[in-house]
Amino acid sequence: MNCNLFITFEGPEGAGKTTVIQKIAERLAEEKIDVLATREPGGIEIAEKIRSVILNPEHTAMDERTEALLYAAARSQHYFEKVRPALNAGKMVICDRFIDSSLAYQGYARGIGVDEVLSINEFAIGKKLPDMTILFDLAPEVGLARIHAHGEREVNRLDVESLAFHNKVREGYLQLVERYPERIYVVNADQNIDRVVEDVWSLIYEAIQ
Ligand SMILES: Nc1ncnc2c1ncn2[C@@H]1O[C@H](COP(=O)(O)OP(=O)(O)OP(=O)(O)O)[C@@H](O)[C@H]1O
Ligand SMILES: Cc1cn([C@H]2C[C@H](O)[C@@H](COP(=O)(O)O)O2)c(=O)[nH]c1=O
Repeated sequence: MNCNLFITFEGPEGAGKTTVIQKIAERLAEEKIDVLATREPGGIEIAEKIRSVILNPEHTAMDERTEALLYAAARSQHYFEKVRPALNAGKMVICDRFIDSSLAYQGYARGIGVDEVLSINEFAIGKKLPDMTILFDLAPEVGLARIHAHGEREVNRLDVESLAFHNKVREGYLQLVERYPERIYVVNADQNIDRVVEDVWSLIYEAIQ
């Protein structure tokens, strides 16, 4: 078994990543696999502070380059302080969002350019990419409706972008699947949550064999 993997979860708002990560982390622990579950932007104090600056709905004046750089700064701190030490200690790391979020949201949907955003991220974390990425694919209106219906978390500055923006994010993710077919696996997130968990578990189980 190879359990020393860095696995990231990607997708639009309300796709179910957080919910599924919790269930997968429990299942991995039952299998006696040493796992660290974390998230971006955030996961450690400095990055959580950057998160609150980026996502504050009052920060409507934030320039898109500032946004891209803040995500990259939070990623750098989180990666070197938390993710890399856990990987070096032999753990599996599962992370709610990582570099592909920046490529899809800032590179593609904001229009900065995927290669430009990739290059600032290479400065931030080097050329490290996840071993495996699971993309939760879903029409953005379905995910946004879930967030508004459940009201479990505050609506942030990115949630309130236009539907056209969120559709571009989805398009950006699907282009990344073509760019990195050996790394990114797509799961249909518009299914019953237990079905989504099973689909994700099958992918991870196969990867660790
Ligand atoms: N497959 C599903 N079917 C119905 N509701 C779901 C499903 N998956 C998640 N939900 C609900 O949708 C809401 C958002 O889920 P969750 O927080 O897991 O999504 P997320 O992808 O982490 O979102 P975000 O990236 O915006 O934080 C929650 O209320 C959750 O219970
Ligand atoms: C890492 C990262 C995130 N984003 C966006 C995606 C979401 O709209 C928010 C994070 O909120 P969540 O509840 O944790 O999903 O930030 C981004 O635009 N670029 C990134 O690199």
